[in-house]
Formats: sequence, C-alpha cells, structure tokens
Amino acid sequence: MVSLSGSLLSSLTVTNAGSNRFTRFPLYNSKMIHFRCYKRKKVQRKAVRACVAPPPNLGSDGWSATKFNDPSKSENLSTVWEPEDNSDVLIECRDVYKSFGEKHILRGVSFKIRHGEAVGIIGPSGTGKSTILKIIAGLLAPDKGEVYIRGKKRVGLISDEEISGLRIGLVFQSAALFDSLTVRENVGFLLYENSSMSEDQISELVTENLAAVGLKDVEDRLPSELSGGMKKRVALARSIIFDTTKEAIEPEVLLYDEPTAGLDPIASTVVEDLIRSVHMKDEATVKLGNIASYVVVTHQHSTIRRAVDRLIFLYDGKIVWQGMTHEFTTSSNSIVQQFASGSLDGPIRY
Ligand SMILES: Nc1ncnc2c1ncn2[C@@H]1O[C@H](COP(=O)(O)OP(=O)(O)OP(=O)(O)O)[C@@H](O)[C@H]1O
Repeated sequence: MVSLSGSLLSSLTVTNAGSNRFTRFPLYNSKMIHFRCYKRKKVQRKAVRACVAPPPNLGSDGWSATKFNDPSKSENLSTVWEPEDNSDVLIECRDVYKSFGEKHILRGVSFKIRHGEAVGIIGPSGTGKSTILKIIAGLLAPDKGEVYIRGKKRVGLISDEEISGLRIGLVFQSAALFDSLTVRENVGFLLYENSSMSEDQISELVTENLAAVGLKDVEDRLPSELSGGMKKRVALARSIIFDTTKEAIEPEVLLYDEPTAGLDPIASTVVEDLIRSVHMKDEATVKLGNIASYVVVTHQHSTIRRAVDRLIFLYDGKIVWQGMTHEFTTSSNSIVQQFASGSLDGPIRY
C-alpha cells in the first residue's frame, strides 16, 4: 500500500483500510490546500504484496540498511558509488522529465532512495526540488520517466492501487495545518478518519507523539496560537503518528520540503534533531512511525550538515553532483563551490 500520511494528508490521503477506501480530492491554491470534495468508495484490496517480497539477509525491521560511507567513491557524478544490491531500494526515480508549459524543469533526473538513508536535495531556487518531491509522493506525474516504489513502477498518481508496502509522507514547508482544527484534531486526523481506534486511544497517541516532538499541553490550541517552529513540530508529529492497533506497520519514507525555512537557528536545530530522532530504527522508535528513510529539500547549511548524510544537487533540470554531506564544502565541482560559498561568480546565473 502506498499511503500518504502525515502532513500530506492535508493535501490528499489514500488509505486502503480493509475493503473501504477513503479518497480525498484536493484543490491546490499554491501551497494552501482545501478539501472540496470527499468521496468514499469501495474497492477490492488487490493481492499486490508479491511486489514487495523481502530480500534475504534482512535487518530486524525487514530491511538491510546500506552504508553510504565511502567518500572516495562519490565525489563526482560520473563516479558516484552505487551498491550493486538493489534489494533495499525503496524509491527510484528513473530519467524523470517534467515541464510546466514552456518551462522545462526536470530533464532526466535519476536517483535511488535506499532503506536507512537520510538524503538531502539541494540546488538553486526554482530548480525543481519541490517538484521532484511531489513526483515521488505521487501528487504530480512525470511527463516522461518512471518512479518505482519498492521495485514496482507507479502508474498514474496517488490513487494507484497497485503499489503496496510503503507509506510516503510529505511534510510541507508551510506545515499545512488545518486552521480550524485543534492541534489534537490535526495530529490525529488520519486516525479519526481511517482507523477503528477510539477517541480516547487517539487522544492518548496524539499526546505521545506531541511529546516526541517536544510539545506539551498544546492539544487544544488552534494553529494560529502556535509559533512557526511549533507548527512545524506539529506537522512532524502528524507525519509520524500511525495506527497502533494494526499488526504490521509498513515502513515510511518521509519527504520534508524545507522543514527549517523561516526558523531561527535554535528552532532549526530542534527540528533538524527531531528529523533525525524519528528516523532511528530501533524498537523504541518504531513507536514513532517506522520511518525507514527520509528526503529533505533544504537551502539551509545547518540542515544540510545536521539532518542528512547524502546530498543530491539539482541544477538546470539535472543532477549535477552527488556526494556525502561532508564532501559538500570541499567539492571541486564549480557549481557546488559557488552554491556552498554563496558567491555571485560562477556557473550558476540568477
Ligand atoms: N504547478 C505548477 N505550475 C506551473 N509552474 C510550476 C508549478 N510548480 C512549479 N512550477 C515552476 O517550476 C519551477 C520549479 O519549482 P519548484 O518549486 O520545484 O522549485 P524549487 O527548486 O523547489 O524552488 P525553491 O528552492 O525556490 O523552493 C519554478 O519555476 C516554479 O514556478
């Protein structure tokens, strides 16, 4: 099942719960999202688990974590090191193209997100970073190229029922909370709508998840009563909450679109550390949503340094550099050098 959760539920949620499927159809107005239509339809759950048959030699959570720690092999795009074993690839973009009218935004973008990875997507403004996140999340379809979710090609958008075994959550830059709902209702939204949990159970879980992101006694507040950093933390709590009455929790890939934009340096550090903390894959943190991997679009150096291990640099519609985070500031790639230093001189033109 591909289930979009967390803050993405603000825009669209498709959850296959038994034989009932709940589908919300969003209307976009920039990054503000409103539900205009709510439709419930019955679908047959298809036998699609075969596409996610686990590979041999798994870790305790069902997947082997790949180590990306060979800096000598990842300095240049042409020599980037790729493990030969693809059994732990959760998401793959293959030669993705996307245009908006005459604007050719993505022009052949290919990369993989493996189980256990913390990946940053960086690059100049308008280069298509948010666009690629939306394509991964299934909110936008590529014009050309494919997206594979756990080895299975996605056909169409989010309503695709053929993909199973991975939840994908998108945490919007704006936090995208429902203004008229309380923090409790925002965080528990998916569970109120789609689970058989009682109100008390959900309420308890909401409090637990809020505590996990460092928030206490805010359940009854409205988003307008929160600071920007608190809103982002509420959005994070919403993205990691899950139905604890379910026997198996599917792993989730969380996509963060500029999670620290607009925050002061200390609030940024808090959010960066939270992003890390919900990712840890031990027994204790399975309680926090089983976040297998995450992708962060960011401009902030602190977030690059603190929250991700591997970087993908997008420029002019293509990936022009990939490497480990610690290589970013020492790269000999002139585009990366200019971006890292913020210089006006160099190949990047504004
Ligand atoms: N739905 C859309 N319709 C038309 N143009 C769009 C749409 N979505 C994005 N664009 C355009 O595509 C380009 C890439 O947008 P995108 O938001 O992906 O860039 P970005 O790299 O995330 O930028 P930033 O770093 O400034 O957030 C921009 O020029 C934007 O105006």
